[in-house]
Amino acid sequence: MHTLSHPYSNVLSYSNHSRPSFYRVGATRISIKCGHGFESVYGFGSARSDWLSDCAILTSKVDSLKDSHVVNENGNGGVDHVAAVNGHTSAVSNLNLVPIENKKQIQPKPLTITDLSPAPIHGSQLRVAYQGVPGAYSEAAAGKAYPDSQVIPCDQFEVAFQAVELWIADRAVLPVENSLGGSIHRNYDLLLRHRLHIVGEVQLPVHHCLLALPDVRKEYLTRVISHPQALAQCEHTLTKLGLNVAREAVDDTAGAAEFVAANNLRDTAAIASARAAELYGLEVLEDGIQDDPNNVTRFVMLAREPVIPRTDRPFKTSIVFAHDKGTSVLFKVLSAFAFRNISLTKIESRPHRNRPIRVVDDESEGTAKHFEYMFYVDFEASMAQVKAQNALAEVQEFTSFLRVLGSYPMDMTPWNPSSRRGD
Ligand SMILES: O=C(O)C(=O)C[C@]1(C(=O)O)C=C[C@@H](O)C=C1
Repeated sequence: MHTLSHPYSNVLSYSNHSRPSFYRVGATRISIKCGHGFESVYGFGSARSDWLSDCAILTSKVDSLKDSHVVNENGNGGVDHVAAVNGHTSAVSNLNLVPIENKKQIQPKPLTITDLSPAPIHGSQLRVAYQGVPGAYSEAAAGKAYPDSQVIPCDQFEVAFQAVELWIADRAVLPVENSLGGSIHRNYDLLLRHRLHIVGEVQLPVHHCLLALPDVRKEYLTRVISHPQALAQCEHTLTKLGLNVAREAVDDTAGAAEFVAANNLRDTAAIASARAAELYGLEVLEDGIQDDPNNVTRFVMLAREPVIPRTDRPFKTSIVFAHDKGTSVLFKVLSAFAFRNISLTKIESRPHRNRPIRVVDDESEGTAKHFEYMFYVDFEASMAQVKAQNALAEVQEFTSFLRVLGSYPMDMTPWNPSSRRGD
């Protein structure tokens, strides 16, 4: 059992590392494993020195690279545009990434794992990583979260995490759950594996369209492609439209639109935003095909540093915990919140990847094999509130591992679900 005087002191005292303005790696590759495996994830179950030294490892890697290769593309140590890095030459500065009249132009390529070694070049604008290609809902969410930012498309969620860890981006905006499709499990797993902090949330109404090449009719279609979440969100509507055709999953909605256009596929439609239709020269065959008009995806904003929790506006706190006595402990943990009238807004469980099975031997009855879980809980309180601190101190009594993923302002923007987002 670890006793901390302030349940959030680990996070609040996260050091301010000197920020490298430029570094160039040349042929050197930064390992994509930054020493942040699950074992070293800090939390209430880890010593403060452990997580501080882990942070130092990441910083020293970046700093040593900076010291030995400090130069920007111009060789003058000045400020360049991040979109010029890695061959991503398009200036992607806000939601209007690519003007509509430029739809035939080549779109910026998403970052890939192998792009993560060359030099990030730091400009004055906030650089925000998202998964997908221009026209993806995640791009719209990044623009809503950080309106004047420069958005950076990444080909995988993992790459967006690493872009922030490696200072290529300042923030990542990633989906965690959808009101129809449910949780995006991959991002829950990545939140645990990486050390970024949740610094905000943004809820985006998601309005899907069925897109096809000009003059293609529904009768010609043999296939609909999209992100698995988008396919799930439109499942019943597709059936109602008589589209009992093959449904195939791809990495993101806008990528599906791009694929249809690039390959001139007249038998395939994509589910994506109206903005994706404009960007890739497709037509909207059906508008608003999500099964529920109030379809909303919740995204989290991630940063290297936490925000200081406050009490002057609504805050949410996200935690993840595990225990070694089976799921029977769960109700005790949840009662720590119930007794203090703290509302939970989300609970999710994921396999405990380090210890997935707990074997219980009973001489008379045999051997039970229980699955072990990591529990993710969001609750409506700020870590600056004593009731939240006390709740976590109590949770700590019942858990073998506890980590605060972030305490951050709730998205309180007015409810306007019918608006077309991602357009
Ligand atoms: O493919 C996209 O456009 C995304 O931004 C991804 C994503 C998701 O992962 O859930 C985001 C929002 C929508 O719910 C559908 C797909």
